[in-house]
Amino acid sequence: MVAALESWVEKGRIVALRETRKMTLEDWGRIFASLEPGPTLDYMGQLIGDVVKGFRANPSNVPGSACRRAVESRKKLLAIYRERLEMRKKHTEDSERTYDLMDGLMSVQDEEGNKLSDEEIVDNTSALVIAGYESASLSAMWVMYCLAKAPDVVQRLRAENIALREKKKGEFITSEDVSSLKYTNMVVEETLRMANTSGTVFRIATRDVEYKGYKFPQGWRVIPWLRYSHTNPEYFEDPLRFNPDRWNVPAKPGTYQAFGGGPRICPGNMFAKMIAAIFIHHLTVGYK
Ligand code: HEM
Repeated sequence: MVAALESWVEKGRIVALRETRKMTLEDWGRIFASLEPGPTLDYMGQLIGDVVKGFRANPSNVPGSACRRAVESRKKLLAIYRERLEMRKKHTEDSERTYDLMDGLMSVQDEEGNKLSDEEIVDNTSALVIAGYESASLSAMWVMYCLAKAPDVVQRLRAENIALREKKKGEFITSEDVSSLKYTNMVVEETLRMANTSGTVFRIATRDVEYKGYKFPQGWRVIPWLRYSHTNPEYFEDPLRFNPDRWNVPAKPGTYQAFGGGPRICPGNMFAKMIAAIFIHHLTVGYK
């Protein structure tokens, strides 16, 4: 992240989403599978892009269609992860361990000592990278967009984050430090509310439901439109205004669903918010 920010200064002018995607891919490649920047990771970035485009495509198997390309690209991604898993299995010494997500999935076991199968390890590593990569890249881009338009917010962020940096006297910041950044975390929530990186979630009506005079029979597929809730003046005063201070009071229950809700709520939500806060930290400490 820090190296990415430095490289942006050297470039002088950047296309923000292109750069935040590159930054996220490089950080996540390391955290999830100890993949270093280079041609393999770049290729994986292209494959992940294809898979993401397939999420909401028509379920068509016609050659050239987004859905078919997504399925093919996912197979290629899994093959790369499988190859890396095989390499790891040969490295059994502790000194050769990498302590990333894949390593964690290889070690995890239930009460009876059952471990995950190779397919489960590969599938989970791939699924988590795909699920988080695009949304985290978009969030970082929206942070830059919102802050570029709100110099007063940047000033307050700088004050909070520079104070933390001075307190740390050159040490790394910890997850507790990130939680202590009250205003920074409010900026994260406000950015996610306005950005709506995931505009919808997918549900099935488990019973007949009536809403505002419309009937949804049991079994119907329903797409709640999260963006509607996030920009509804009944729930958020002056909703199109970027106003981190609104988070001094928590949102009304059920109105803020950037990460979905219920049992299928995004399992990466804490991680995603922490990454966004760390990004804001480095951005505002180092740059005006
Ligand atoms: C700002 C970043 C992110 C946003 C806005 C976001 C948003 C969402 C949303 C709206 C859902 C659907 C939840 C539902 O149906 O109720 C979801 C699901 C999911 N997300 Fe995220 N997400 C983000 C980051 C991440 C990260 C970093 C990871 C993993 C490291 C991740 C992993 C997942 C997974 C695995 C699911 C599927 C959960 C399930 O179906 O049970 N997400 N996310």
